[in-house]
Amino acid sequence: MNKEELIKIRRDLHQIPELGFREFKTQEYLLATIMQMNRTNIHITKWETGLFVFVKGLNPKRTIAYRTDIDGLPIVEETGLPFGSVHRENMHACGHDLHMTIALGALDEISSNPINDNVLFIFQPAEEGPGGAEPILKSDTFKQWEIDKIFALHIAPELPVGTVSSREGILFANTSELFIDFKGKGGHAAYPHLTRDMIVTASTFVTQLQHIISRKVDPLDSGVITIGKMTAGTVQNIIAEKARLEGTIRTLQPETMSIIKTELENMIAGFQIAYDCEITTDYGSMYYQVYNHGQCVSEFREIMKDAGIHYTEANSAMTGEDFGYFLKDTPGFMFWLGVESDYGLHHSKLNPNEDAIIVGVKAVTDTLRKMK
Ligand SMILES: CC(=O)N[C@@H](CCC[C@H](N)C(=O)O)C(=O)O
Repeated sequence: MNKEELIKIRRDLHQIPELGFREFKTQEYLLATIMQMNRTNIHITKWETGLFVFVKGLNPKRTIAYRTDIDGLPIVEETGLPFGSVHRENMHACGHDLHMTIALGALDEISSNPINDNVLFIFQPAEEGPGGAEPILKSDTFKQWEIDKIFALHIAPELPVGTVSSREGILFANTSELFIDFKGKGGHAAYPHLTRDMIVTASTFVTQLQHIISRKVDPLDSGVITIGKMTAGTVQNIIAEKARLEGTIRTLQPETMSIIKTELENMIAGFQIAYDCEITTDYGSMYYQVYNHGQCVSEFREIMKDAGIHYTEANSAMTGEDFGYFLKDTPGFMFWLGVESDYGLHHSKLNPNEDAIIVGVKAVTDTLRKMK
């Protein structure tokens, strides 16, 4: 596939972002594109709304897997691009449209000019939530291939095009979603003493939460609690009976996640007494850290040097990725691909530079060809 063809694919996919396990049009588009390649050495298996594409090697002694995520986010796009999302409520604001395009480009290269190894391309649903990697790993479909190595990439808006970045050890954090429901007693705005106001309670709770990070987590360790959504109340002169907080917890150590959750539960017990209310918690989906295999990263550095792609050493990031579950079982790594956008991941104006696609295809293809 040439650059123009890849850009067309990226723009087509950008227009149809779908949420986790609802990637129906995306799956259809991917399937049609792969069928058009018209290769006899590939075998496609549908899994939920994702796909596995197995490319038979010339002299296979092992199977290398390459994984892309395929879902979008519930964000209303504000890029103003002519190929903007036609699904108004959703956007590819985390670059999965580029991730898929690069995987298709690499699949085209590898299937037209096969290597000795078998290669399994995984088009994984629901990375943004509720998580597709864990169910894939548990599925009998996936178990049949017994992969030996695996890798993946993620776009990096802050890095220039032509640059990739990674590190040995921890790249992405442990994550846990967080949903907290408050129930008190509603009533007339003029009689607060006869009610239990959940807007006041939940707001106080949000500010207190940050003390868990500043006073319960070792300052030399790292943790983040973000509340991204707060809902409460019905109208301006009624005291809210209910409130709901939705957020996420991030830590660099799995043990720190347990500390934060214990402190959170303690805080909830205290708030129930102090504010005379009921509080229930749900942790939603949790992702294991992305821990890169040292040897794989050092090989990747050399492969990038030979490919003429600039490599820089990455810091650990508090982003999450369920790709971490694959790395728990199989040696491999994840890397950042520079796409230089003025707006970052999960922003309604994220606009990756499409020149990065060709760099991504080369980085992935060369790694598949040269990985020891
Ligand atoms: C790369 C990236 O942005 N990943 C997401 C993963 C979301 C995990 C889960 N839904 C959560 O919010 O905890 C991220 O937000 O880091």
